[in-house]
Amino acid sequence: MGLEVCKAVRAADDLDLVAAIDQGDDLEVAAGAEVLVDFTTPDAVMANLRWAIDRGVHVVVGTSGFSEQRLEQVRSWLADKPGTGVLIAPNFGIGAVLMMQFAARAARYFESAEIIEQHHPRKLDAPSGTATHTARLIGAARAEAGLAAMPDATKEEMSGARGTDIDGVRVHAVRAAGLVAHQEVLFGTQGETLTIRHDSLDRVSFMPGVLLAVRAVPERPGLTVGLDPLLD
Ligand SMILES: NC(=O)C1=CN([C@@H]2O[C@H](COP(=O)(O)OP(=O)(O)OC[C@H]3O[C@@H](n4cnc5c(N)ncnc54)[C@H](OP(=O)(O)O)[C@@H]3O)[C@@H](O)[C@H]2O)C=CC1
Ligand SMILES: O=C(O)C1=N[C@H](C(=O)O)C[C@H](O)C1
Repeated sequence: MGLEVCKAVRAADDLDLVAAIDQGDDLEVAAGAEVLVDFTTPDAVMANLRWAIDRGVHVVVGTSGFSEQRLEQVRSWLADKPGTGVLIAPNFGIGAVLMMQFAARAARYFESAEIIEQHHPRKLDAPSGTATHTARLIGAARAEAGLAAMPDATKEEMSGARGTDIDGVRVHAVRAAGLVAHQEVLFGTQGETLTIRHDSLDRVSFMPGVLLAVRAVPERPGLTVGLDPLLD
């Protein structure tokens, strides 16, 4: 993703690439930058955010693994830097953002909802940040609508067979060579199902969203979660 972002920034007439930083490089080479883009690992991202916020450098983050606790930590760092903006998005694909919005909208009308995410086998985390975020959106919409727990008579299961439970929604993670990033949200109720599917077939799919965020973040002090407010 880092290489793809560098390519996209170089190709944009209104943006300059100040530095490309790999593991072990000194972050100070980015000190003159207006915006830092982080696609690293859940272990590395918080230190990078701290470094940038301390210097008033705006940040766009695609790295996955953001719990509510981590978001709160970022908010507290930003409280001391009121002019600085951070945008963290579980997925920069415009189609993926719409898939999550459509899933959140559909959730209240169906008894059952399950998520199947599919990714390339080099991915370090499971389930994906996108699937986790989608499950939380569906869980919140179901709670707001007062829906009961989903029907499921399973009594005996082999470990992992029913995926993992995130806010009451089962999430299944597939890893296979040839895949890029894909997700299906399967809804079911009496006599009908609805499947909402998104496919990133190439990593260029994330670049319009990343560039949109890079251009917008200096004008958005504080923490923005997700690309949604930039698409309204
Ligand atoms: N929000 C979105 O739309 C998307 C999010 N992602 C997420 O982005 C992250 C990166 O994905 P991807 O590019 O596929 O992963 P990769 O493993 O291919 O790349 C991560 C890179 O970060 C480097 N790195 C690790 N620690 C640091 C550090 N402290 N400073 C600088 N660089 C560091 C790694 O170096 P080394 O190889 O030496 O370990 C590696 O080159 C993942 O969390 C993924 O889930 C991915 C795609 C889209
Ligand atoms: O690692 C990836 O590839 C991706 N990671 C993000 C996630 O965890 O949701 C976004 C997209 O699915 C690609």
